[in-house]
Amino acid sequence: MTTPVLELTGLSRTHHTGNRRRTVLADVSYGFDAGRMYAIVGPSGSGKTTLLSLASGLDSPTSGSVRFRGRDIAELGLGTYRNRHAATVFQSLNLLTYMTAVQNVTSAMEITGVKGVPRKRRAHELLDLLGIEPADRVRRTLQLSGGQQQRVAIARALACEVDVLFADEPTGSLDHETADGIVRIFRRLAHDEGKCVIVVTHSKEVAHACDEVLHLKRGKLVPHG
Ligand SMILES: Nc1ncnc2c1ncn2[C@@H]1O[C@H](COP(=O)(O)OP(=O)(O)OP(=O)(O)O)[C@@H](O)[C@H]1O
Repeated sequence: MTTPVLELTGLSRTHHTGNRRRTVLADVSYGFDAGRMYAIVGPSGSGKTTLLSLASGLDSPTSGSVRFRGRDIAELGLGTYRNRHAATVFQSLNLLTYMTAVQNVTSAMEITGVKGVPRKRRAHELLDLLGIEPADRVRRTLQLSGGQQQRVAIARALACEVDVLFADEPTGSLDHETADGIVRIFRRLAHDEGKCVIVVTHSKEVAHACDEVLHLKRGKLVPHG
């Protein structure tokens, strides 16, 4: 049996607002493998983004742990985990729109301290992998379409040679065909490049394309179907 690349162990998260407490996740345990694509589904407010924030090292659990290759990410350092091992494609993309696609990718590599690879060449390789034409790679991302921007955001997330890729509603604002293209890219990253891809989605089509669908319901993560 292989060790999961990412493991949630007894993960709980209680949010406090004033004197109100709300337990969003209650004792969630699950192992995610490399080379597979997962969907996390569930009704609005069920805690999908909370789970993604914990698993991607943006937030800390009330109890329990997130383990990357067997090591607690709190011990590894959340910054190190986020810079070297896990990346998130946010719904709002957060691209630097005054920079070109190539510059968005190389600046992420600079910030996270990726060494030993010529940054520009790596940026072109990744943008090529994601189907961004050479001419579009050197245009400011503000001038690119929504689907192209989404793909640049994925390239940027991959630039740091992460093992785990998270995406929050990656197809939310895209037309059917573009969304389909993004899903194919995620599948290829999981199946051909050995990444663990975890997608939070409301889309039945996206969930259907995943290897495993996990339902978040009443604070628990349950395999679906
Ligand atoms: N920082 C916070 N402080 C207090 N409550 C929070 C915080 N973040 C989320 N919540 C609450 O936790 C619950 C789960 O929120 P979360 O955003 O994780 O749900 P979701 O499943 O991603 O929802 P959606 O599908 O609408 O994006 C909600 O009731 C929300 O109001």
